[in-house]
Amino acid sequence: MAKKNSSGRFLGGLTESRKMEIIGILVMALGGLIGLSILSYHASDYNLIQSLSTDNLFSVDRGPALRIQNGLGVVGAYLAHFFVYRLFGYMSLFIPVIILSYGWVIFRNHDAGQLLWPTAYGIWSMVLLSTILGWFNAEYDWYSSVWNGSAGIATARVLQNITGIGSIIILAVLLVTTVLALLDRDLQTTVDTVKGWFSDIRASFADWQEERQAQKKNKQRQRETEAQQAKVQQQQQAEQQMRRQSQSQSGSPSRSPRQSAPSSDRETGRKGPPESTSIDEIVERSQQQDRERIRREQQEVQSLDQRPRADIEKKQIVEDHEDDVDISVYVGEGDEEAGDRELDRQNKDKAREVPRVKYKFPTVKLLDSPPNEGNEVDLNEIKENKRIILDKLKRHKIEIRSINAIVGPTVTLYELDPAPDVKISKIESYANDLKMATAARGLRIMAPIPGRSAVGIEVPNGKREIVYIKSVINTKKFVESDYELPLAFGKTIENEVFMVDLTRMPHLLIAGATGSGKTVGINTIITCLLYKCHPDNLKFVMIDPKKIELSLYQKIEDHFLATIPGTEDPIVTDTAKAQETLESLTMEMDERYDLLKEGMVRDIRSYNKKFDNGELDEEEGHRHLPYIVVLVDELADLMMTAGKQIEEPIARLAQLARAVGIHLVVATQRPSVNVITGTIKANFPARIAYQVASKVDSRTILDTGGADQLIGSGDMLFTNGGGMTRIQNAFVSTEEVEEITGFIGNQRGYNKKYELPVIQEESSSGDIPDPLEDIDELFEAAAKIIVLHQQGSVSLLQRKLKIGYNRAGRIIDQLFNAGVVGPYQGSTARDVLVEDEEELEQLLDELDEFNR
Ligand SMILES: Nc1ncnc2c1ncn2[C@@H]1O[C@H](COP(=O)(O)OP(=O)(O)OP(=O)(O)O)[C@@H](O)[C@H]1O
Repeated sequence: MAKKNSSGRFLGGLTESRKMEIIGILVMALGGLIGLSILSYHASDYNLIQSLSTDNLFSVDRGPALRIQNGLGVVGAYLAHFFVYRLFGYMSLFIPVIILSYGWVIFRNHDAGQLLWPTAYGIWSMVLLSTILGWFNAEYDWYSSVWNGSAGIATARVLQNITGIGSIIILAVLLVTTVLALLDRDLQTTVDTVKGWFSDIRASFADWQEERQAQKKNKQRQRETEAQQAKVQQQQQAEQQMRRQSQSQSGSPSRSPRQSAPSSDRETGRKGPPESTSIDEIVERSQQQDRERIRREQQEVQSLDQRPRADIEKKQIVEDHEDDVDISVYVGEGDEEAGDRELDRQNKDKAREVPRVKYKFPTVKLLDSPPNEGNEVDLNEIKENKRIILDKLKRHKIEIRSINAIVGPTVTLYELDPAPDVKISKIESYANDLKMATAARGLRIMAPIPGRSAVGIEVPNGKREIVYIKSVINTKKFVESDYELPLAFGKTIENEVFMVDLTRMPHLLIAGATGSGKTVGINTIITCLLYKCHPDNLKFVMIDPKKIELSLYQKIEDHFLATIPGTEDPIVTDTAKAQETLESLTMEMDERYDLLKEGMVRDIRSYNKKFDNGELDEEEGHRHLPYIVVLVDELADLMMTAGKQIEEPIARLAQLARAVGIHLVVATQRPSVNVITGTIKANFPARIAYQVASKVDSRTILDTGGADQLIGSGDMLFTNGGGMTRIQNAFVSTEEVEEITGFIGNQRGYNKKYELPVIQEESSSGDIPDPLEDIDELFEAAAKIIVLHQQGSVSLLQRKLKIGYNRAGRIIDQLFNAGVVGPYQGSTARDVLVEDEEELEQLLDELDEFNR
């Protein structure tokens, strides 16, 4: 009894995990031994063991047992005979492998259930392989039957009896699908992978063909240019000869450079410096142009969202006829979910199109899945609100015929259909009364709902729903959208994903009190862009005077952030640097305009298309232009310290940068008129308001009240100058942002980051050097370039002569003094006053004489 107890104690003393470790080791040992016996199988062993007697086994000198070659002796010979000869030949090795795996899983205390599929797969592969080998063995006898075993031959024969020669085709198909399933469990992905291989091959063949054609064309062009040059040379020689003759006859005097330009204009009839116009006229004309542009932009942005309210598909869940006013409750059907991993698949293809850098888009898996609760509808709450609303309106003698209640994620919209004689605008004046009665903070009244004769009252839901970013991103609408910079802010009351293209807005102004959800909103914007845009096509400039909000994005620096050269912190946090960055962006904008002009295209899309087709030469400074999204999280801090110096570049970018792919997203928690100035406001037709403190703030941002009635946590209003849409902003947690940025940041980035131009002292507006002093040694070369390209731009000289902005600016000033180019005209290049090289030669000669 005592003995039993102690042994029980011995086993009982072991912890559960130690017991599992022991069992695991035993199982692994069993697998190992079976494996060893199979591997050391010898056909002759079985005959030998049959001749062995029990005496032989127990005799000390072993005798005949010594002749057994199996590594596991007699037991091994039996096991090997069973597995190799009787069952599936060497393919039976799958069995010890499976046993070993179970042993390992038990030893590590993992869930053995996870091996269910691999076990089934292993057994299936074993049977299939031995059957295939058995088929060939039975047909051709090329190799020993130890590869397939008797069972392999038997199954192959049965299959052959049933399907004849078709059996090998069936086996081949089964083998291919089995291997594909091993490579990738998801067959769709496998198909895509195989398709990818084919399209890669096709693409490289097409590249090769294109290259050959390009080479041919180049040769042809070279021949043509040579012929052209020879012709021009001949002509020039003939003209020079004639001029020399005529000069020797007339003996004409030389002109000073300053006189030469205008006279040459007169001679040629080309456009020179602008005719003198009064300042008032110029100001009036430019204001007119501005007004026109803003009107056009507002019209375009308005067309972004023309959808009438509550007019989309929605599911009716209940109708109530309890009293004399009917109420129908609806919940928007929402957008259709995208297929499993559809976005990842698309992104994989997209990444493959840009072989310059190996990049993997963040996968949808990184985002939190919404709980499967759906949109909860509290019918009692709805009935109670209906009662209060009707009660109040009845007291003011306003009669309502019917009500539709549309339950959104944050608020429910009650659409009231008033009796024909009711003045709709009267209802708005009872807003406060209604607010008090419903005790609801975020009550908003639309009297009428734009484009309809109904009145809308939005009442916050008692229990609001969080709109997870995944439920927005993983929709067909987002996945299949072909927007360049798609922003899916969140969901509308009708549960519809609200999506716009930043390139069409083209800039976005965001305001909201502290804690209202601005930062989450900016994270939503960035997340949408990261899930749809390749780093080759998108760069961010992040300006974050609050220093913490955008710091998470430091990790994506090598892929997505654009900075001024030599900047250590890729996220701009101090005002001076912010000012420098914005100015640098305006230079980038000017440079891009020059490139577009040289490329003879109107916008970045056509430019990139032309560049990617090889129609623009890299040698001439052309490059692929990514979109640049400039994020400013807290404009107020910048405006308070730098005012005009910040406002000016922002306004300039907002006015002009759209065509060259630079878009601004500017947020502030203080929507006062000295932060959101008239100039800034005029250039940002698309605006988002989160909850603000007062009606005045709401007016500053939206030009109307409403934002003061929002209820925070991402409840927002979007306006595009026309309609206004209430949206529940999708929620992106800090953890999700960390996952995404980690995923991107852990990949190898670009060798060189995207750098914005370096700002140097603006020489054009400062002292203009005297042409007689310090003429730059590149002056002549620069003049030739300017005349050849007929474009008086600093950046052209920078690129062609590989010099800094400072020097190029100085040379341009000297060229102005010499009469080669016209005066400074802001963002557009200076006019070139000299038509061709010949005229330039003459002018330079005169300048030489003058200097002597
Ligand atoms: N879309 C949303 N869905 C659910 N909760 C949200 C959402 N947006 C914000 N919140 C909640 O509100 C809190 C404050 O949001 P957020 O930090 O974005 O505000 P903010 O306006 O940037 O504030 P501040 O100006 O002080 O930085 C978040 O921590 C979160 O709990």
